[in-house]
Amino acid sequence: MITIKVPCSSANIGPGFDVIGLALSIWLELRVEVEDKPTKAPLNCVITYEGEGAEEVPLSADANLITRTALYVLRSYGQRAFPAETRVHIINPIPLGRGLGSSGAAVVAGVALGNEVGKLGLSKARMLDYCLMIERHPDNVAAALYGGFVGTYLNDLSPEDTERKEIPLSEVLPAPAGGIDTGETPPQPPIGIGHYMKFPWAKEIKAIAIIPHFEVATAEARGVLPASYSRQDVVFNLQRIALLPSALGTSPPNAEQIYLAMQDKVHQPYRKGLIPGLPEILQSVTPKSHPGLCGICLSGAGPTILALATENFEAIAEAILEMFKQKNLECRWELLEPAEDGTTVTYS
Ligand SMILES: Nc1ncnc2c1ncn2[C@@H]1O[C@H](COP(=O)(O)OP(=O)(O)OP(=O)(O)O)[C@@H](O)[C@H]1O
Ligand SMILES: N[C@@H](CCO)C(=O)O
Repeated sequence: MITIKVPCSSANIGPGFDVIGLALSIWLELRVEVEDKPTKAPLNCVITYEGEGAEEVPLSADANLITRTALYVLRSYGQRAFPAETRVHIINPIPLGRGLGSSGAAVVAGVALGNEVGKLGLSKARMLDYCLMIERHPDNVAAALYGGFVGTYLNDLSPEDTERKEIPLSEVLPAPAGGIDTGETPPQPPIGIGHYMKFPWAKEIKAIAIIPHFEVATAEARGVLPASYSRQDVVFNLQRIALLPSALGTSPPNAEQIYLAMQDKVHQPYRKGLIPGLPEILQSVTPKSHPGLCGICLSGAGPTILALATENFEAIAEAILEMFKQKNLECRWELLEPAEDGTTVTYS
């Protein structure tokens, strides 16, 4: 059996919109068995699923995000379907559409799945290229792949490579065709679309994730952002992001400095209409009002709130739960730690 484990992630961490990612300790797991036998399963793949999203996630190989992604990788190498017969059991504790990188984890898991069953021998750097053909911002996928606290960027590519990178998503992940192979061969990604750098993380800091019981689709949360920004707001974020990696990597942590370094004017203010209570929570939960708190932000595209803290985790979580409750929103919370290893693949 092949076991693929991919951590969830929190993107942005305040000012690092589409740049910063933090892998956290909830893991999507695939248990994969490939048995050399004839099968009637469409595209040779049988999917079973447990966990978050079990009622809504499709189980056909050309509709499920994980196996669609694996098919893209396989087809780009001329392998039209999974080896017969591939059985994929998905165990997913990452809540969908909450800002904890469920889609990033699914894409990374799919690339790793294609790499393993197709025996392609892709490096993690090459796997990142494949991920970026699907999830086109690098923060979640780089964190999920490499683990830990990362800064990410996209490279300037040649015009030909840019064109290849920007082909419509519908060519990379074609619409489900009832398990029938439509015969299209998608292009392999250009080499070196994106890159990452790992930052140190102060061991005292843990992440409290306050997870509302409603979803915000990332596409919708990106749709509310403006096309351009004032110089003042850009400089505001640049000043803070320059401090963030060193503030979160310094032990013992300086809570006031972290709180300041996690302020943002590029995405959080525009997303308040999608997340009732967001401005109040971000403004009123501070290191002074809630000892132990270091900083607070929207996790990814939301609606999860990420509070970084060194102690008093329960009291901080309960205070935020109460603020959401005043807006008639139910939530749960989890205490998470950085997942340093990123994606792992084991054979047993
Ligand atoms: N394990 C999974 N299996 C299949 N599809 C999944 C899985 N996880 C996520 N998805 C797909 O991704 C969608 C959620 O992606 P979306 O980008 O909206 O939110 P997110 O990744 O959870 O949040 P964020 O990007 O803000 O961190 C789901 O509705 C589903 O279609
Ligand atoms: N940087 C992304 C992360 C969510 O996938 C955003 O905030 O839209």
